[in-house]
Amino acid sequence: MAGQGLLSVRGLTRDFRGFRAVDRVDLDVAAGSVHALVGPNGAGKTTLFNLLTGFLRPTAGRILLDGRDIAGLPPERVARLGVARSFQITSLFPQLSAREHVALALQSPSGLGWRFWRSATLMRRYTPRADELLAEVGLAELADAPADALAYGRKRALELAIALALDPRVLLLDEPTAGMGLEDVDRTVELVDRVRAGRTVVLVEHNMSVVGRLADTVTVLQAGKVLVEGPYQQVRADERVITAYLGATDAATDAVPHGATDAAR
Ligand SMILES: Nc1ncnc2c1ncn2[C@@H]1O[C@H](COP(=O)(O)OP(=O)(O)OP(=O)(O)O)[C@@H](O)[C@H]1O
Repeated sequence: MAGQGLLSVRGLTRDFRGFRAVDRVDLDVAAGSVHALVGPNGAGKTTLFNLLTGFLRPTAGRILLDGRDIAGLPPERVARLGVARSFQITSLFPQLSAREHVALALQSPSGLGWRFWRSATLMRRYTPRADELLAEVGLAELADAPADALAYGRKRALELAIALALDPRVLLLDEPTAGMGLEDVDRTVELVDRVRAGRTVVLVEHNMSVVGRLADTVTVLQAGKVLVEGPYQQVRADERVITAYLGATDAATDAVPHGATDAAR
């Protein structure tokens, strides 16, 4: 049945020259939840994300945001309707300060296009909210720092503040801990845990301990299809999930759910 989640996907399919990367996916993202998409390499997670955000057009299927079909709309429209994406997509400008980045995002209707006017008026108007958002992601002290001067984890926090500037109804996080050391991973988990309050989050994440700490619901994709969906503890103990990960051709160790290797021994 359609319309069960704030974001509901029905029969979503995407072919690339005859190859089916996403295969009749159904998904319900409940309002206020953190919903993780996981799966072995090539499972279709990125393609699904690109479909949800309008970066790719579906071959078939529907994407309902609060009952309204947004499938096939361009990314700017999708963002304006309230589906915003952070990480691995935002380009930061080396010389602009953290505050200027967020102020620019606040004045941009979609958050995707940057208009290059850094007027005093613009800054005056948006600085209070920009500073609130920077404080929310732990960057209050670094508001004046140019993006270039921020360490990797801080850059990602800034990207998150930029996405939050859109006041999204659904926030999509694309591998928020990718490429991070343990300390930054911990900090990022705390950060996402903090900003999730009152928000709805869809997360693609390879690190299953991060998924376990953040997600209310986990959907496991395999070969473009939904393999299993449920709470983390249930999903990670599921035989089908363990087999899918261990059978993956590229069995990167960090892609194997915690518990899967133990259970398989
Ligand atoms: N533009 C494209 N043209 C052709 N095939 C594509 C294209 N984009 C993705 N694919 C294929 O679709 C399948 C799913 O890819 P996708 O990147 O969505 O998987 P993923 O789960 O995000 O993988 P990873 O965890 O490695 O990022 C893969 O087999 C991939 O080769």
